[in-house]
Amino acid sequence: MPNIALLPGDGIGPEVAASAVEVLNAVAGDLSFDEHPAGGAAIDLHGVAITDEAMAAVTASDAVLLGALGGPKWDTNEPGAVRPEQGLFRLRADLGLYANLRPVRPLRALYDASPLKRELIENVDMLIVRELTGGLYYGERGTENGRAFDTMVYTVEEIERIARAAFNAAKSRVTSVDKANVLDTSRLWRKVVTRIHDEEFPNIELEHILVDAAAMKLVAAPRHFEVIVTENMFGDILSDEASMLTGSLGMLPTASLGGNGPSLFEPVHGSAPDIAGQGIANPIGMILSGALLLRHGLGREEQAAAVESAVDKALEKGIRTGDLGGTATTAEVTKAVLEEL
Ligand SMILES: NC(=O)C1=CN([C@@H]2O[C@H](COP(=O)(O)OP(=O)(O)OC[C@H]3O[C@@H](n4cnc5c(N)ncnc54)[C@H](O)[C@@H]3O)[C@@H](O)[C@H]2O)C=CC1
Ligand SMILES: CC(C)CC(=O)C(=O)O
Ligand SMILES: [Mg+2]
Repeated sequence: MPNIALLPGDGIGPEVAASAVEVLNAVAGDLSFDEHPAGGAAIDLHGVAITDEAMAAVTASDAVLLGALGGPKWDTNEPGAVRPEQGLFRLRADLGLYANLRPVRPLRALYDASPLKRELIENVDMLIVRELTGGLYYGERGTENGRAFDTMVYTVEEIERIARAAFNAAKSRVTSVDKANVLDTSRLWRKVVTRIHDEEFPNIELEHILVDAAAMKLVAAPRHFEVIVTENMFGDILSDEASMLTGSLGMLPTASLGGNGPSLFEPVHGSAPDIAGQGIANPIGMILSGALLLRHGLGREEQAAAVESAVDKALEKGIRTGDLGGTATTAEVTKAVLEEL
């Protein structure tokens, strides 16, 4: 019986995590869930964003399902303070999850829910491969004498492995996004990605694009992109932007892979404090993260496809939460998905 470490987290995290668990139980039937506080919930209980005990349990699990961490209660601008997001950074780093896959596939039923024109988003099928354990979010930082700094560091090895992950995921084209006209890390990135391409994946087309132009092209010509590979912060920002091709940030799932132990599955969105506690969050990004857990975490392609197809069918029948222009609750959307399984 596969054991899933469940970290519901904060805000809408527990609301959407409950939906995903219901759907996973319905489609799989043989999973056990072992729940741990993380983020603000763990700070309230234990004073840290994730405890060593929870980390040990997570490490021993078969896969990790996470809702979202953070919220205004724990927000502070004091340098060095305990913050919920530290839980995420520890999970990703300690589990060695350097490859974050963020598929962006607008569903036909939601073409008109996107603020972009239908003709732009039809048949978009994009994968953002975000480097997840290096770069600006993991570099040395500090505040001293009226100045603050963050540093972006990448090693050749870190770039090689994320480049391989992207080329392996591509059928015909990889777009590498950087800021090589300014940053040394980006110039190294471009050099290493090009070498890995030339030596190991010459049959895949490789293009390089600067991150500011990439942000523009994502909304001007999204069908251009197949696989995008980029560093941690650029991928974080571009994927929230890309989510609007699907109608809402609440739609996108992710898989964080690359470690020797369990992989981690979570939606792209955060804890959405503005709508938390009202039962109106869109659970689909979280439910689809459950599908990715079945596929990449447990090797259960059939069950993963069944969840994805149930989501499609439920949306085809017209159910929508508020972020997609509807009035359905989280529970109603979950029920609609369960009915299609
Ligand atoms: N992986 C994680 O745990 C992440 C945590 N965060 C944390 O979440 C907190 C809130 O951050 P924000 O910048 O507000 O980003 P957010 O992603 O939580 O919300 C941005 C906007 O999208 C909406 N939204 C997000 N998910 C939704 C869903 N499933 N259904 C309907 N609407 C949804 C929210 O209502 C809000 O208007 C912060 O503490 C931040 O650090 C942010 C991003 C990722
Ligand atoms: C704490 C943040 C880096 C979380 C986030 O926005 C993300 O991983 O997408
Ligand atoms: Mg983000």
